[in-house]
Amino acid sequence: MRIIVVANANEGGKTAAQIFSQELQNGAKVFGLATGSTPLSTYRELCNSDLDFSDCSSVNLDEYVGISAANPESYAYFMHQNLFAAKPFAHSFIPNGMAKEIDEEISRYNRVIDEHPVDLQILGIGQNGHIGFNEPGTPFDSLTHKVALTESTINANSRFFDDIRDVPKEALTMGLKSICQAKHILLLAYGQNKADAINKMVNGPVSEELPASILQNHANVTVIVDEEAASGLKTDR
Ligand SMILES: N[C@@H]1[C@@H](O)[C@H](O)[C@@H](COP(=O)(O)O)O[C@@H]1O
Repeated sequence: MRIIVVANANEGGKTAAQIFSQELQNGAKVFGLATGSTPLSTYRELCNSDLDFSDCSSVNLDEYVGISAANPESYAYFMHQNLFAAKPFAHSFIPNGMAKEIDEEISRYNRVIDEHPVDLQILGIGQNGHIGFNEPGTPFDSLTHKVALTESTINANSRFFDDIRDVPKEALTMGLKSICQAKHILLLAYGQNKADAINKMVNGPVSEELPASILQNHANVTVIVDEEAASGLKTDR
């Protein structure tokens, strides 16, 4: 893993946007995108850049079950607000959390991923080491699936909702195997509350108990962390 330590999330966003730019220049056509607060500084940089994604596709990691794209808390809405309105892609894919036939939606999304191999995948990380919505215990060979969110993830996500009872309890997510098919993975983490997960991801055993540890087995991973998120890492710096 290539680890880049930056001063803060703004600097992280600039560094990540440079990586997007390099990948575009190298011919990348498919970008795997994530939600949460972490990628926001990156999306802001992309929106303010002259980068052009109009002949590219985007494939998002995950979506809540039971809320529509028109709901401001949906990930579809988040992506529109924070990136797509300013930087449209030729095609943008995101799981449909309102699908009546969830199994069919899962098959459809797996086909989308197969047909649009991701060149650069951006990831955040949960405090328990989850990526996408792959909670601890998710099999490393998982494809797209429906998940029951853990208590800690529901609590963490509740800050975006008026009432914790409104936080969805289920989501559709790309699996760990799907995520690792990306050619280049760019994981971002800022803040002290990510330090433990980052240390375990980098130095801990590769274990389904810490989903992000699967990235130790991937040949091309870049990690951008601020000083706080890096504070648990044992390095010679
Ligand atoms: N599904 C998302 C993840 O993709 C994200 O990485 C995580 C961390 O969110 P934040 O970046 O707000 O800390 O939250 C959610 O669980």
